[in-house]
Amino acid sequence: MKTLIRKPGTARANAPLDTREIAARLAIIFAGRYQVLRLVGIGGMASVYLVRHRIHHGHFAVKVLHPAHVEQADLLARFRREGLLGARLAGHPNIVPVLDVGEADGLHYLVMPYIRGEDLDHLLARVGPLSFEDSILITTQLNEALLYTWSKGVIHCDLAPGNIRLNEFGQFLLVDFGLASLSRHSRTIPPSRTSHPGTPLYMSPEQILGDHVDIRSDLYALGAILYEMLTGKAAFHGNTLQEIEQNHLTPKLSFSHPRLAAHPGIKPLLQTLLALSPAQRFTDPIALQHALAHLVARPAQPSLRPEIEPERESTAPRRRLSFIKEKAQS
Ligand SMILES: Nc1ncnc2c1ncn2[C@@H]1O[C@H](COP(=O)(O)OP(=O)(O)OP(=O)(O)O)[C@@H](O)[C@H]1O
Repeated sequence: MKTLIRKPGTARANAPLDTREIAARLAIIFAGRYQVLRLVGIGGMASVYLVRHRIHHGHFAVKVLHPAHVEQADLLARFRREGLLGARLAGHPNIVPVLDVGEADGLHYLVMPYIRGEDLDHLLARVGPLSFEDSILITTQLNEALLYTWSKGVIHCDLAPGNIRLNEFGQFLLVDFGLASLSRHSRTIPPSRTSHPGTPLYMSPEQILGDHVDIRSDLYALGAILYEMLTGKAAFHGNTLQEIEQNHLTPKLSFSHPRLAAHPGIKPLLQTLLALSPAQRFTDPIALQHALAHLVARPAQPSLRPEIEPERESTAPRRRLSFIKEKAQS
């Protein structure tokens, strides 16, 4: 498949992306280990392929940096950081870890568990606003992921519905640590007019301004996602990047949307999550965990299921059926 690389950079970065060619090169690189099954999706930085392990038949997602980005030092560094920090974060049920990183035949790749399911942005586009219970349950799961990343000294810095994946068991998982940073290093992200690092709709005021960011910046993004899950509308919208940024920097969010009246505790919760000043937000995920626990008695099981396409690559059930038929006829 040929498509255009969507995100920033040079004329070379706008060259057509030949995912068939990348899949063919991967098939050679991984020849003895994985079978390349199909393209899963294309992002601004990378394309993702479904592969199957040749021995145990487990499925994995291989993410390949767009070849045109390899020569852009900042994008290559971002991809490498995604691999290193993603590997650090293995072991939490709400985080998609990175299992392996590598470079071969000029392709930079990382290997992750394949999460059969749907991204939160697709889910919201498909089903519209979510119930109060589901929204709080998802927020709780994501906050638990943040608690884990925070305990490892990692700040995500790009929490957005497109980086949250719903698996077939109703769990929401955080992916894409390409903009993440280690909290012990003072981090500022320089503002840029053309290629904004992060997803502007969910970006904290301090991140927009290029100030120091810490875990409270991720909690702000989580607040913007909670607002959107409840109302079906982005909290800070706008027609241009400048308008969106201005909305984050001006404290005029009214919280008057009728769906926010579902519970009296929701407005103060959102006000604290989305406070303009980090000093007025929850100090950390533990504080948010307490607030969420007070808000509702947690439902045991989420009610949401992703829209999943049938497993085209699996032929096992058909073989078993024909065997049964043969036995019956003999
Ligand atoms: N582990 C995974 N399992 C299944 N699908 C995945 C996995 N990781 C990524 N994907 C899918 O692959 C597609 C491209 O991935 P992603 O959006 O992370 O690329 P990206 O270039 O890093 O993103 P961005 O545009 O935010 O820079 C998305 O549709 C995503 O849902």
